[in-house]
Amino acid sequence: MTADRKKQQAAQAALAHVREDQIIGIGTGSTVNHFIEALAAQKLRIRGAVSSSEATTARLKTHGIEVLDLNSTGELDIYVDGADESDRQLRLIKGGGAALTREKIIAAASHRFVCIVDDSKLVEVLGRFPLPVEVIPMARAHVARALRRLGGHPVYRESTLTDNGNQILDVHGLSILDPISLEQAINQIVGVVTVGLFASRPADVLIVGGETGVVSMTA
Ligand SMILES: O=C(CO)[C@H](O)[C@H](O)COP(=O)(O)O
Repeated sequence: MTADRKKQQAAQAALAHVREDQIIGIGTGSTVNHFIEALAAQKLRIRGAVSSSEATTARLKTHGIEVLDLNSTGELDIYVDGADESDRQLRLIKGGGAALTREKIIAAASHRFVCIVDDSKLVEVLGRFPLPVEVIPMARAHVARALRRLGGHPVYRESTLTDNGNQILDVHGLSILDPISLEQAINQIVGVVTVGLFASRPADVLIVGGETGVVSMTA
């Protein structure tokens, strides 16, 4: 079975967590795109969606799903998003699609975070996937030096500008044994906008698409 088919199965299973009349936070990426297709096909009468990126906003609008401003919705019932890696405590690396800042904001503002992945994303220790860090452009070299002192090898993701007008450093070579401490340490570096470690706010449910169907995990 292809990874894309596994993502599609996980996305379809996430629909079981959605109720009519909810406002749904929606992430970014190929797995979430399957979720948007499934949501539109189901014709559930949701109250609208809060989007984590311009790409997701465009896709939601093509399906006639109303996109709402997080400043006017209050806390969200549910946030559905993919991830680049998850460990078994549902701590995540996100930001492969450069949408990590808005994704982290929506996750923080949501009661329940349902994460949808294919089985290649499940790891014992986070860090095989290079950790994305969104930075203010003028601080990029300063932040890179600080990340090297933390033991990583930051690589500038050239030709990528985030929806917020910032740049991304992808930090290679980390074996993240204490994700909460590393998240806090990177948050302390001046010039960092967001680190793509979701450890202090992990997912609540992880739906993993695999060869034999989907498995749901909770922390
Ligand atoms: O964090 C993300 C975007 O910033 C995505 O959730 C992550 O990159 C997974 O993408 P995909 O569903 O395409 O595998």
